Order: sequence, then structure tokens, then C-alpha cells
Amino acid sequence: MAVGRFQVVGNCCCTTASERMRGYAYFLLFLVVVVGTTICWLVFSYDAVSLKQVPPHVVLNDRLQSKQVKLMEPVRTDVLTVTPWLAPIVWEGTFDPQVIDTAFISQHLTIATTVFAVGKYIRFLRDFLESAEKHFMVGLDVHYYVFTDLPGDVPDNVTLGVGRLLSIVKVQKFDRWQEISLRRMEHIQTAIKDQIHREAHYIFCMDVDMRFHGRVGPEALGRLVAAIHPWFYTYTRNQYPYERRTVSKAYIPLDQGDFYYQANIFGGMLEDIQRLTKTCREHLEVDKSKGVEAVWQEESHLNWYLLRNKPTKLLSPEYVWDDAKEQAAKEIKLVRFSSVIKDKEEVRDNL
Ligand SMILES: CC(=O)N[C@H]1[C@@H](OP(=O)(O)OP(=O)(O)OC[C@H]2O[C@@H](n3ccc(=O)[nH]c3=O)[C@H](O)[C@@H]2O)O[C@H](CO)[C@H](O)[C@@H]1O
Ligand SMILES: [Mn+2]
Repeated sequence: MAVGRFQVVGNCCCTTASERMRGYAYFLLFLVVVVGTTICWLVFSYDAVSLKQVPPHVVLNDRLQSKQVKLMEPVRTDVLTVTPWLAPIVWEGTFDPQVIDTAFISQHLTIATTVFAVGKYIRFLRDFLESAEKHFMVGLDVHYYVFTDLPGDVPDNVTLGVGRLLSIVKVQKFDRWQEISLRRMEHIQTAIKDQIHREAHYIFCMDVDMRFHGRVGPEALGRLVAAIHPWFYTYTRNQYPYERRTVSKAYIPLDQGDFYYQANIFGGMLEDIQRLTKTCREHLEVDKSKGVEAVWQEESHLNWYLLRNKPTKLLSPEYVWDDAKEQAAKEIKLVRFSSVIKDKEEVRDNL
């Protein structure tokens, strides 16, 4: 009896406990669904409302006097001006600066511009900024984000135009220049997420050892914008300096590739550059965990990304020339932005 009573009591207890357990499980499930839905809603609605909206169309005043375009008279016959996926390639002569300015300047756009000046590279910053003030997105609001380990050395007497401002973001200095260069993807991604997505419509990310010589205006704006490297544009794809080791996430086989893009300038809308920097950062981390560094660091990963995510606008080598190229080729009617010649051994801590 005692055993039976225990059994009865035991069974009775078991039934009650399992019902209670089931009830508890349902409650937990309900809680997970409610909390999960709320978090998803918060994340997605936050992104949707916080990203600055860009007006979708070019709106022009019909009284603007612009030269008539003629369908049978192409403006450039010496170079490719559109890709097979119908993205324009911007060259001198392919756009009317007045039309572009009229269309964009009235939209009150803010262009975030990231530039890293870490260690001795701080010496390039003044020329970069002064020349940018003369030629970069003139008439638009520009917010420079200077990433540096030396905030006190950022020149404080560069005169910025109306609507243009500069913020300093302190970063640590890594020993190897390659690490400083490739870590930019991580810093840019974090900065977009934490701050820039609320403040700007577009973002451009640039090297600091550069100088503007000519107009780089809103003709360069687009969802995803990349510049064609000035050294390799006559090469065949199997000669491009892509990463060729299969062990790297940046690997591109010899029979693939559109253009070789230079990482000195890329940009676009915040959402697009957020995705690009996140992917490159993750791939750089995977490589690092395997002890691999792509041949041209973040530039190799950028090229991998742009092969799968085609740029919506391409900048011709006018937009990323190199002072070390002795003579500009005849197809380059105007050098707009160019790498300065630097003493690599002097400015870098390692080879
Ligand atoms: C001709 C050539 O060799 N080009 C490659 C080289 O470009 P670059 O020679 O243009 O690289 P770089 O020395 O300019 O470094 C890239 C950028 O990182 C920042 N920085 C770098 C080092 C440093 O100590 N402090 C600092 O602030 C700075 O903004 C600089 O402009 O390397 C790049 C990055 O991997 C790309 O692979 C380029 O294709
Ligand atoms: Mn550079």
C-alpha cells in the first residue's frame, strides 16, 4: 500500500509537474517569439528610418541652358563609357558639370569622407584637406572623418568652406603598415553603424597620400562607386594583381574579373558601403585566422567584393591617377585626384 500510495502520489505529482513544465515551455516559447519580434522590428525600423533618404531622380530646372546631346554623336569614342551591366564610367566629356551641379546641389546632400592619417602619414593630411576644399564636392556639405592616433597633429588652420566640417576619430596605431591599411574596413564599418548613417547621404573612403588637382564632384555619386586603377587598365584580366591563392577569401580565378579597382577611393550610399566594409572585414578576419594576408590587403578583398556586387558607377583613372606615372596618357584629359610620390621607407615602419 505504502508503495502503491507512493506510486499514486508519485504519478499524481508527475502529471502535475509535466503539465506545469509544458505550461512553462509554452510561456517561454511565447516570450521568445514576442521578444524576438520586438527586437527584429526595432532593428529593421531603426535602420529604415535612420538611414538618410536620397531623392531618386535628377530634377532639373527646364530653363537651364545646356548643350543639346546628339544620339549619333557620342562624346567619347576612345574609351569605354558604360559597362556590360549598364553602369556609367565617368570620364571628362561624358557629363556636363553644370547639369550635374544643378541637379545635386539643391538637394542639400551631406557627403561623409573618411581619411586615415596614422603615424607618419599625418604629414599628408594638410595637402589632402586643402586640395579637397578646392576640388572635392564643392557646393555640397562634406563631413571629413579623420582617423588618427595623433589628434593633436591634425592641422587646425585649414579653412573649411560653408557646410563643411571635420571630426577626429582616435584610433590605435598598428606596427605594420599593411595592418593599418586593412583595418580601415573595420573602422569604417563601425563608424557608419555608430554615427555616420545618421549624418550623411553618401560616403567616400580615401587614402591620405593623395591630392586633388581637378573637379571631383557629384558626378561621382552613386549607390556603389569604385575607381579603375591607373596602372592596370590596359591589362587582360589574367594579368590583374588579384589574389590568386585559393586559401584566401579574396581569391579570384584567372578567367574572372571586370576591372582592377584601386582602394584609394571608393564610396556610395551608406547601406551599400556598410555591407561592403562588413564583408571585407569578415573576410580579412577569416584570412587572418588562417595566417593568410591577401596580396594587396583590403584592396584584394575590395576587388573580390566588386566582382560579385557590381559597382553602379565607375570612376575612370582620372579619379585615381598616380604622380609616379610620368606622363598622363592621351585618354586622360584631366587628372582630378592622384597619389603623391612618397618615400615608402621613410613613412612606413616596415617593408
Ligand atoms: C602602388 C601600391 O603599392 N599600391 C598599394 C598600396 O597602396 P599605397 O601605397 O597607396 O598604400 P598606403 O601606404 O597609402 O596605405 C594606405 C592608406 O592607409 C593609411 N596609412 C597607411 C600606413 C600608415 O602607416 N598610416 C596610414 O595612415 C593612409 O591613409 C594610407 O593612404 O597598398 C594599398 C593597401 O593595402 C593597396 O594594396 C595598393 O594597391
Ligand atoms: Mn596610398
